[in-house]
Amino acid sequence: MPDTAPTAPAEAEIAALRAEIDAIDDAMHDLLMKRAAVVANLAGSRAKGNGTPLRPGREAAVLRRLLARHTGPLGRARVVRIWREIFMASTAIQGAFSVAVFAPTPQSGQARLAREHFGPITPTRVHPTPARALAAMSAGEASVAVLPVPTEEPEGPEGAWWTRLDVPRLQVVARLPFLGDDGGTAALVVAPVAPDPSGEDRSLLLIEAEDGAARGRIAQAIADAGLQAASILFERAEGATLALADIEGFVRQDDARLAALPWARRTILGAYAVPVAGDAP
Ligand SMILES: C=C(O[C@@H]1C=C(C(=O)O)C=C[C@H]1O)C(=O)O
Repeated sequence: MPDTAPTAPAEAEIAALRAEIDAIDDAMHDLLMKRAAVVANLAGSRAKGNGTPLRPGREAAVLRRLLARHTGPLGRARVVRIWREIFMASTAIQGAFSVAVFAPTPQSGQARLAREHFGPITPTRVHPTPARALAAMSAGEASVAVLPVPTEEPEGPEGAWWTRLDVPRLQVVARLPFLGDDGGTAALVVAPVAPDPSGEDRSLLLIEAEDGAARGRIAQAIADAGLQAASILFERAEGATLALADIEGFVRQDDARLAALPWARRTILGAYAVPVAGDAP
């Protein structure tokens, strides 16, 4: 085909579509300003009380609702990205918000996950140990801490941060990423606030059993109590065996099922919205 200049009809077609896009942008901008005004009313009412305005359960419920009704060529991951920015803009309207993330380097997966979830404008500081990230939050320098998902072989002596979490003052409130699996990198968000239910959640239960307690016995006791553990990890502590169970559902510390466990030290460390599947590859 000869390399000719675009014909007038093609230009007219582009101009018409761009006019349509401009009108949609104005309508979307109007709605964003209206949404921000509603959030400002929410903040002004003080109904949410003091502390961080972040409600990860509510955010997850909003995203699940939108993804369930989503159709068309716009990717699901894009929808989540757009709403993550909206959520963080709303959070900023309600008060100062910043993030302390434990990551070996600012380029590491943990730091990227935190930036993707809380947005590039949210002040985010990288700390060299989980304890330092938690201390920054406790000192009021950060609103939340982003820490590695517990494993049986944590990196470094401070890796098992979950064995020393100061609950109920601090609790796990979210798991990252919310959409997709990000090549296996995952993190938990800890905040000085209780988690809020999203409608589909998992809770973290820490059991302090006697030294040498059999793993099978702990798993059986959890099942006998009527709790469904998706996974349990174990850690040897001085004079005790620690078990961290990922329990189906939103379980509170006063849940009657916990009373059926034969160990006095059984602590809910928090809960998080179950992540949703990403876009098909
Ligand atoms: C507006 C709220 O505060 C925050 C912002 C949200 C939003 O923009 O929809 C949702 C939950 C909170 O993280 C709220 O609690 O509803």
